[in-house]
Amino acid sequence: MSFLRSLADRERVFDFLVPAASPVDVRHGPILYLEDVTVSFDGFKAIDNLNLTIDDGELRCIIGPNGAGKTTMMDIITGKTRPDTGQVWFGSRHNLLTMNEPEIASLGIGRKFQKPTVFEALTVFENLELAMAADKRILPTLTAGMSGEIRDRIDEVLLTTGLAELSRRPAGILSHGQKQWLEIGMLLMQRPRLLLVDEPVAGMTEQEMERTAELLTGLAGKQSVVVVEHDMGFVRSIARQVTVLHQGSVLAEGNMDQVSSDPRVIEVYLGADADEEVA
Ligand SMILES: Nc1ncnc2c1ncn2[C@@H]1O[C@H](COP(=O)(O)OP(=O)(O)OP(=O)(O)O)[C@@H](O)[C@H]1O
Repeated sequence: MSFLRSLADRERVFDFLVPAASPVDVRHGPILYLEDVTVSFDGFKAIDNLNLTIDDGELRCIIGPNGAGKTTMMDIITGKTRPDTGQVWFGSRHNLLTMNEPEIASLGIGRKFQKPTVFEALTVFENLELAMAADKRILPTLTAGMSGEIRDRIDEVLLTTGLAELSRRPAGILSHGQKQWLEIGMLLMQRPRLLLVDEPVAGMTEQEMERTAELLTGLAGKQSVVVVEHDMGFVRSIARQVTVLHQGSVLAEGNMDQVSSDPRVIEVYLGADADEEVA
């Protein structure tokens, strides 16, 4: 597959031609606000009166059984799916329901899909450089030659993701976990305000999971991070606040101890082996 073709086939939205957005205003409340959001597919309510708020800098884990609506919720936030009713705001200034996918991405909402989609033939460094090129604010600088500022940014992200020693190696030789970190790094190049991360540790070794936990908890505070994950051990290791989705709405919310001891959560999600899974 040609390089350009692989670019076009990627799920990520690049924001080459989107005008610069005004900054996100979180002075009056959360960074992300969903109110009474409903979306139906052929009469089936995949999201049903969903209410959710994410604070600026928060790390939130979203859990729930298969079909609970987690992916659909992410699709709504990123503009991929339009809800039938409800409100979705990014800060108090940006009504996401009036914006398309590239516009939403350009506001600083980055999405990491479950499967890593790095450019295997390019080096780790080049992947990060390319991710930076998606930022129209620095595109002219890039084409004119790499500035010290961009180099510094790449170095910073290499350190954050633990990939500095691999920066000149092709991404194709990375382990599954390293590819996931590189892709998170590619999102970080654009300094997102909110990162949506779908099942980051699926297929990872224990060691990679620990490193991923450090990476995501380290990102919180600097940006808001929403993680959808099924691995309860991992969720317990990173979560401050957990939201349990069920049948398209919030079933329970609280810290891990609160939600994992909630009888409704045990019934619909954690099941009979809850003690084993969440201990
Ligand atoms: N485009 C679509 N057309 C029809 N039904 C859909 C569509 N997208 C999602 N659904 C349905 O909506 C419900 C919610 O799906 P969703 O993928 O959001 O759940 P999920 O919580 O992400 O599940 P999983 O943990 O398995 O990924 C499911 O019943 C699914 O079959």
